[in-house]
Amino acid sequence: MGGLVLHGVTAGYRNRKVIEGFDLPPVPPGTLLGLIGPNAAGKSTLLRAVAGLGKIQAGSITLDGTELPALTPARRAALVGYLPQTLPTPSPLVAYEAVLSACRAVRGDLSPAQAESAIAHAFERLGISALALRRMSELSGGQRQMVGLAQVMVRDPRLLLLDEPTSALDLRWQLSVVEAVRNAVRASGAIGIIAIHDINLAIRACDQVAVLSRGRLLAAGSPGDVVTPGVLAESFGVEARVEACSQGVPVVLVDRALV
Ligand SMILES: Nc1ncnc2c1ncn2[C@@H]1O[C@H](COP(=O)(O)OP(=O)(O)OP(=O)(O)O)[C@@H](O)[C@H]1O
Repeated sequence: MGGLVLHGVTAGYRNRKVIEGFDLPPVPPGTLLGLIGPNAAGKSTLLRAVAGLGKIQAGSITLDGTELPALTPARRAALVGYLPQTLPTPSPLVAYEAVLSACRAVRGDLSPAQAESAIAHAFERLGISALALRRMSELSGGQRQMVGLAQVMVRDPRLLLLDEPTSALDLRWQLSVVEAVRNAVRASGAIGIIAIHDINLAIRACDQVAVLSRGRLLAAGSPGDVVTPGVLAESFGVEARVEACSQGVPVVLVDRALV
């Protein structure tokens, strides 16, 4: 079957199960999926499990019919790009070199000219070409976060797993970065999953949304269908309304925390 399918996935740490029997309806190629849910729901644990960081305890994860956990680390790294929650280190490398080394690690097949063009494309796509020759140690946290994303995108993976890729970004960059990822997955037929706390950004930029609560899938589907007052109350414990902005896009307004 094409796309990404998770069936009965159980994952966690040592003897602790965080995600249990997790099923995700098939995510088709070209889709950006927003993974939302409260703190400690298991979003990072799920992304790490799909990325192959730590063994899954049960279940299957297939990408275009290929069982991801069965792949060698090298093959998986070629297919799957993972951006952790932590920002890239403020090393003395310039941003271009940092992205080049990420590209070389996985795309050894590229000629120097092809690698150069892939790197330029990643910087342009994210709108950060002006950072290319700046040292990582001299960039702001948000700028480093964008370079980290360029390190994943330059690899052109079939599956991008991005753990809160906008946590250090201001309003404008949050939107432009998520839209850049969405445009990239649409153009290439890849699949993107972003764990994200900003529900309104997820509604606006993602094709699908999955709500994780206590390690289980509460709802999944189009943002308009999934993000409802009932789901927000059950997952986040808030009383919230879903209204429309001037552009007709649904917007969540939180009235109060439920006790
Ligand atoms: N290395 C670890 N060892 C043991 N337990 C962990 C580890 N990392 C996370 N956990 C636990 O797993 C559960 C899920 O954490 P996870 O980081 O996946 O949640 P999350 O949904 O990404 O949360 P947040 O929105 O706060 O980033 C939490 O109860 C957390 O304490």
